[in-house]
Amino acid sequence: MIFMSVLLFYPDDQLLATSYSFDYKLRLVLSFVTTILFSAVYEYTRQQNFNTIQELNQKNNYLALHDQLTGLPNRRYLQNYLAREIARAERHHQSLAIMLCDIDKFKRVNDQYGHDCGDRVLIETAQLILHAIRKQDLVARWGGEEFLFVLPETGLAQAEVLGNLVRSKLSQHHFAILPTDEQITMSFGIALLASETTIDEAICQADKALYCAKHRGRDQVVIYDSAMAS
Ligand SMILES: Nc1nc2c(ncn2[C@@H]2O[C@H](COP(=O)(O)OP(=O)(O)OP(=O)(O)O)[C@@H](O)[C@H]2O)c(=O)[nH]1
Repeated sequence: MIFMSVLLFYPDDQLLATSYSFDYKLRLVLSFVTTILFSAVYEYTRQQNFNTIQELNQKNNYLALHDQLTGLPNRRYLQNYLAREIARAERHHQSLAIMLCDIDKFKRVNDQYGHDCGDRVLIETAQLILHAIRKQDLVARWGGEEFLFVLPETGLAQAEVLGNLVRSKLSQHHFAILPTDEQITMSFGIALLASETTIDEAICQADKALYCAKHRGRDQVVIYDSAMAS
């Protein structure tokens, strides 16, 4: 642009054989400047829109894969994650434990203190669990007051230790929104994803172990046993 202007306004006959008036050349340069300015503004707003669309896409993807209340991954997220983790565990011949846990008598919390209070308990419980697990572990909100742990490179005994750790942390935790004497507990069911077991079967086994933990009086960790199959 600067080069063009110099060319146009350089004394006539020295560089170009121009015979245009000064006014004409000025208007020409101004129209160039306007075109460039409009192009810059257009390009800037186009880039801004593109960035906004990308941000919205990321937000949408996040919302589709995470639970809105607790911020934990949801079932849909788990499907992709599990497929990857199972393939990795098989490749490296490593064990993968599945742990399902459920807040005990949660309906009573809702009924006695209200749904908002129940929500707060769910959020704090999710945070407490997140602080207890390792970086490579994943915990997802599986249902209402149910959480599912995926524990790579973990055997049954190690998963049981983690279950008991979360269990004791929760039973010692004071929820600010609840009266001081109110104690929240959880029950846990664990199963191992063996080579002959599908992921659905392993989750079903963990669910049976969880059911057994509830049946045995709650606030405990139970490992799946083939006797629970029927
Ligand atoms: N506040 C709140 N409550 C929820 C949410 N999702 C599920 N619930 C409640 O969780 C309660 C689960 O109750 P139940 O399935 O009877 O189980 P429970 O009372 O925990 O009893 P056990 O599991 O047998 O120990 C129900 O009252 C649901 O309404 C949620 O997002 N927020």
